[in-house]
Amino acid sequence: MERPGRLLLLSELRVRNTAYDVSLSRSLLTWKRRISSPVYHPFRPRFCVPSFPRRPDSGVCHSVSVSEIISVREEEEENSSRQRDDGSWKKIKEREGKDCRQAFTVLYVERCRQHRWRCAEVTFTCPEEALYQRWVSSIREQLASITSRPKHLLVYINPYGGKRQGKHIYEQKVAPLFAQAGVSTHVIVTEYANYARDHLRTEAELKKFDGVVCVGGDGMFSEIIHGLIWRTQIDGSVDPNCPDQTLLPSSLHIGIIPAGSTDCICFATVGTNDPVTSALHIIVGDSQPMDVCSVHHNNTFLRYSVSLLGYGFYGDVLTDSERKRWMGPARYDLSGVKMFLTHHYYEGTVSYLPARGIVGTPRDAAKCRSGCVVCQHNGQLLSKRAENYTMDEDSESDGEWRTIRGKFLAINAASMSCACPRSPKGLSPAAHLADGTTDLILVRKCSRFDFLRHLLRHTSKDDQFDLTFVEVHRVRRFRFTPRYCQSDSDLELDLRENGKRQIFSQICRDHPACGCAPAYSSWNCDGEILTHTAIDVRVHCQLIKLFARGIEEPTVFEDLTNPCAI
Ligand SMILES: Nc1ncnc2c1ncn2[C@@H]1O[C@H](COP(=O)(O)OP(=O)(O)OP(=O)(O)O)[C@@H](O)[C@H]1O
Ligand SMILES: CCCCCCCCCCCCC/C=C/[C@@H](O)[C@H](CO)NC(C)=O
Ligand SMILES: [Ca+2]
Repeated sequence: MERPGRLLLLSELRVRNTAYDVSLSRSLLTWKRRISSPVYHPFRPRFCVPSFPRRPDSGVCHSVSVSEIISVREEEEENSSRQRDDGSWKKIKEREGKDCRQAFTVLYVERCRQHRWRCAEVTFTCPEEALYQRWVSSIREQLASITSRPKHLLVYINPYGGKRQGKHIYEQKVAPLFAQAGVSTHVIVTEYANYARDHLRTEAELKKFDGVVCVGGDGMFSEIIHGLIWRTQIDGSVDPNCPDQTLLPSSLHIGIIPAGSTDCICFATVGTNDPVTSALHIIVGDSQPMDVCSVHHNNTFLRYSVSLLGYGFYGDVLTDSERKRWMGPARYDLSGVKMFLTHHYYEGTVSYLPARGIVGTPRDAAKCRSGCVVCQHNGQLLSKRAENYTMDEDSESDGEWRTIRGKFLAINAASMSCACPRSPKGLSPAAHLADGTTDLILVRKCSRFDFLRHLLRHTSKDDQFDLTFVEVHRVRRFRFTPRYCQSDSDLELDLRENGKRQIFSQICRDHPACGCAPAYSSWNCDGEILTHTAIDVRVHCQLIKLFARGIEEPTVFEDLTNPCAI
């Protein structure tokens, strides 16, 4: 809990007819129930007392960080209105032609179970109007001084994501909160896939907005980052097709209102998939930087990825599930079981550039949490390296590239934990949101039983990497070439290493009807299927910023004082 600093106001106000000592500093609003004193002066105002408030040793004490106040609402005095003939209400309690109001309501963030936030409110009644005016304007002044809060937002709604509830969720749960917080919005309901991406690329008047909000799932978020990142590069004369180019970060923050099937980006950055919680993070102007991977094929840009790039199992699950989109989120479960039973493996070569000099490993017990020091440290390190950059340090000549050839059930690159309700710890539990690396997970050919053990460990406390057929590397860049695309020299190498050249998988690629295992899978890139299998992936550290703060560790203080959290 923050120390309050110098008090701006300290008064005796009433909350539900009980006297409270209420104080406001630049950082905290505090209200503490008064304990009965020998001489009681109701509503005695005191101003600017330069002291730290007494410890909450007796009476109930509530504190709210000013940064988590949503707004202040002026209340009408009870019985102060009378109905006009036309049915509308007119205030009758007037003093010298001015409205006489004495109660105001503060709307603020309250933490509930499992990282959920709610908009709570408390109404204070003042003994006199001058004091009321002073309180309302002081709180508003403090809120106005927070420059990180968005005032104008561009909102895209996918009406067909998840359970097709995007529009309803936005109208019922989010729009009223934005209105209460005084955030203006320009809302666009998308008409077809890639509508939002293309609008952002070419048409949107981005200068008018402080941020972009997407209402939908991971696929919709992907559209938004594609539009924004592309637009930023074109405006800044950076060629997005060149994999070695350092990309320019967008100045706009992105907010996610979860209304999709997996919503793993929202879950991994907020800790829950709850539209109200996300709306509140947007309103208070939270900021969470995030890494973005660029995916290229032969020096041609394919896509960006922020969560999972998965070849083999997750690529096949996605390909199969796209045919079952009508089933909604359940399609992933059905395709997951089907692809598990199919048990296809794929041959190819993975080369990667290990992340060196950075803090953290994929097997760490510590997780990426709000204010993560690993992300801060590595972010600073990588930006310093970028400043001193004279040649392409990620290039082949670096000599640090490592190569692995083999048969894989899955090749996954997790740039963040990829936690979601299906797997609350995620594909790579210790991966970081903004450390400039991705965790490359290689699951080699093994028995169905062993693969099931690996998969089930995504849902339990056991370590999914602690298996002989699984390896994980924290990398800055990697490449994959499926076996059928390998050059003659690579195939020669395979022949020498394996003794016998197996060409059947190559043949079966051209004869899918033969019933043999297919030679190649597809890449699942944040829920979209890539058109190429041979790819070159590079992590761009902290390229985008979200209206989020990472998953918060629950504090003992919150658990004890917040009745909603117990
Ligand atoms: N108006 C639209 N009509 C059809 N498709 C759309 C429309 N707007 C967006 N899309 C596309 O719908 C796809 C799925 O959207 P979204 O990510 O919101 O939901 P989801 O796939 O159910 O959830 P998740 O990605 O979290 O699994 C995206 O690829 C997006 O490009
Ligand atoms: C046979 C039992 C299987 C249990 C396995 C549980 C493992 C679940 C792990 C889910 C990870 C999801 C990672 C998220 C990827 C998203 O980018 C993408 C788009 O929303 N979602 C999917 C499902 O591809
Ligand atoms: Ca990362």
